[in-house]
Amino acid sequence: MMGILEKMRLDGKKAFVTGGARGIGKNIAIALVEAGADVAIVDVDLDEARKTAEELAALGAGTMALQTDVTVPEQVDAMMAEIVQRFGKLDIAFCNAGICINAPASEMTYEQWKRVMDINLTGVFLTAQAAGRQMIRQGSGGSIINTASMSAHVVNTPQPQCSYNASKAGVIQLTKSLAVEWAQQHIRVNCISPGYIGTELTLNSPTLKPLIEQWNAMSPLRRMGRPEELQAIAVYLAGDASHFTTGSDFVIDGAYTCI
Ligand SMILES: NC(=O)c1ccc[n+]([C@@H]2O[C@H](COP(=O)([O-])OP(=O)(O)OC[C@H]3O[C@@H](n4cnc5c(N)ncnc54)[C@H](O)[C@@H]3O)[C@@H](O)[C@H]2O)c1
Ligand SMILES: O=C(O)C(=O)C[C@H](O)[C@H](O)CO
Repeated sequence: MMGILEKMRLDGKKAFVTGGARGIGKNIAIALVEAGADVAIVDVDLDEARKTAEELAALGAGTMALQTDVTVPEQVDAMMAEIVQRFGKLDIAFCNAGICINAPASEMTYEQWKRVMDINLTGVFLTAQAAGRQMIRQGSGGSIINTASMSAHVVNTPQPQCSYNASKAGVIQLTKSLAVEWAQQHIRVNCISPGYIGTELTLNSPTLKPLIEQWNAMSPLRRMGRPEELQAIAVYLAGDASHFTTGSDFVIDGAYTCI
């Protein structure tokens, strides 16, 4: 009988990770590879995506770097076609690319609002849709994991980010909707809601960096998370050990949203 760790292995499975060039996406791509999967790195930043793909190849994975803007349907279709041509199939989709624009609601431009919605919500829809269509064609099920945020649950302060918070709340309800629509095709759809995680998005932003001390004081663990602290949940959700898990949102925030 297979033990639990064996059941969590991803040998032979094929995956893509959007926003996979760096940060959370890169760390989850590494985890999927360590568990046995081949992983396509999908990102607008081709140079970084190539570097990450090279790191995955050094770990022994089948991989590729694809330049795709997740907001452009034609590019998402081309991405899916390239993955199927080179990997032969798709089992796991991690729809993760996202941005945050900090602007007060009263001053936010239409373009700022739309950009965040386009990448964070429409981009997740388009990439999850492409994955779901491919998994339906294959008839063998699959696992789709979307990146939401603790910002889907609470309003972060002091930085103003209404479009980000709204987009991430949308990701959770989109996830549940797809989970219900695709349940009979054995396509599981879940999302993760990380708390503050140390990546380019937070650590290298001149406006956000000065806020880190304040964020830490508001967090029971008194620190931000590290991207590798999201790896285990992603491997669990990607593989067959999580058969009965679909339509769920996993808040991984060091208890930030508990208080
Ligand atoms: N860092 C945090 O504190 C935190 C917390 C909760 C949720 N998140 C979410 O996690 C995800 C990853 O965040 P991160 O911290 O790793 O950010 P990051 O900025 O380090 O990485 C994001 C990646 O997405 C890519 N990207 C941006 N726009 C894209 C587009 N249109 N098409 C394809 N790729 C695109 C970027 O090039 C980059 O490689 C985002 O959805 C973010 O909202 C982050
Ligand atoms: O909570 C999130 O989802 C984050 O990404 C944290 C953001 O970086 C932060 O709130 C941006 O202002």
